[in-house]
Amino acid sequence: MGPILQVDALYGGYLPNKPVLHDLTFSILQGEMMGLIGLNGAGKSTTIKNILGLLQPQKGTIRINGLTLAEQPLPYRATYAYVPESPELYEELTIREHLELTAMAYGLSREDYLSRSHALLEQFHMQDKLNSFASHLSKGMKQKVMIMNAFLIEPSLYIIDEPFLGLDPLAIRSLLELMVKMKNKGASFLISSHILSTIEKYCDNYVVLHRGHMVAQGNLVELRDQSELPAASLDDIFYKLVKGDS
Ligand SMILES: Nc1ncnc2c1ncn2[C@@H]1O[C@H](COP(=O)(O)OP(=O)(O)OP(=O)(O)O)[C@@H](O)[C@H]1O
Repeated sequence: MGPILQVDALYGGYLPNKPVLHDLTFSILQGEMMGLIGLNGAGKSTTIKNILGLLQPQKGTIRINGLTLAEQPLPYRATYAYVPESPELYEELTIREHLELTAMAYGLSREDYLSRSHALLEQFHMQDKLNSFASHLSKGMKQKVMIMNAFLIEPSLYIIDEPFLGLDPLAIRSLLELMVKMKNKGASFLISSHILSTIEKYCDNYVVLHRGHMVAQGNLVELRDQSELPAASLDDIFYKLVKGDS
């Protein structure tokens, strides 16, 4: 089986002839969790926008299950769920309506919808908010709704931008447990995060971006080799890779 996500020689950005991303190449296999790390402005969100199809690659290709967005827009988009850094909800819809809308859009059976949404609401301690409007929720609760919507459809690929931001410690734990559960069932993850001590415990591989360039990639052992820091933590490796040049 080929990679679920393949990024090849990607150049991308916001202005023609002024790429923010320079020659990114990496792939994510089935059941793999990839950490995308870099300083503010390194290009993590721009990479994600290219993968989602919100930005067009200026050069290079992005394939999900071997297909580009232009070749097969529907299967391409149906493969992933995306959780943005800041929650984006319909203010005038309730949590229940958000979940039902997602279930309908992705063709979930009523049975799957009911059992999965019940489990998710319990996991994130949101049962008593089911009929609350999004506009009446706290920021962390809104983030939980985004997360529940993503996990409801059980996609093959989860793309999560700063997953831990704004969540309370219980919710962070629930999210991590859920990620591990889905990974064990074969799902893949692309996680962009600054919380290196947490992602070090969960990710299999990393892409380190610096000023739009990939300065290292691989698992922790390979990153230790590449940075010549045997036994170092991800935090120490990262610091060495980007220090003095930020
Ligand atoms: N909408 C935009 N228009 C023009 N330039 C942008 C836009 N968004 C981001 N950039 C630029 O692209 C570069 C990469 O930004 P990006 O948002 O991808 O960084 P990031 O790694 O996600 O950072 P952070 O950790 O702060 O979220 C930065 O130089 C930024 O100024």
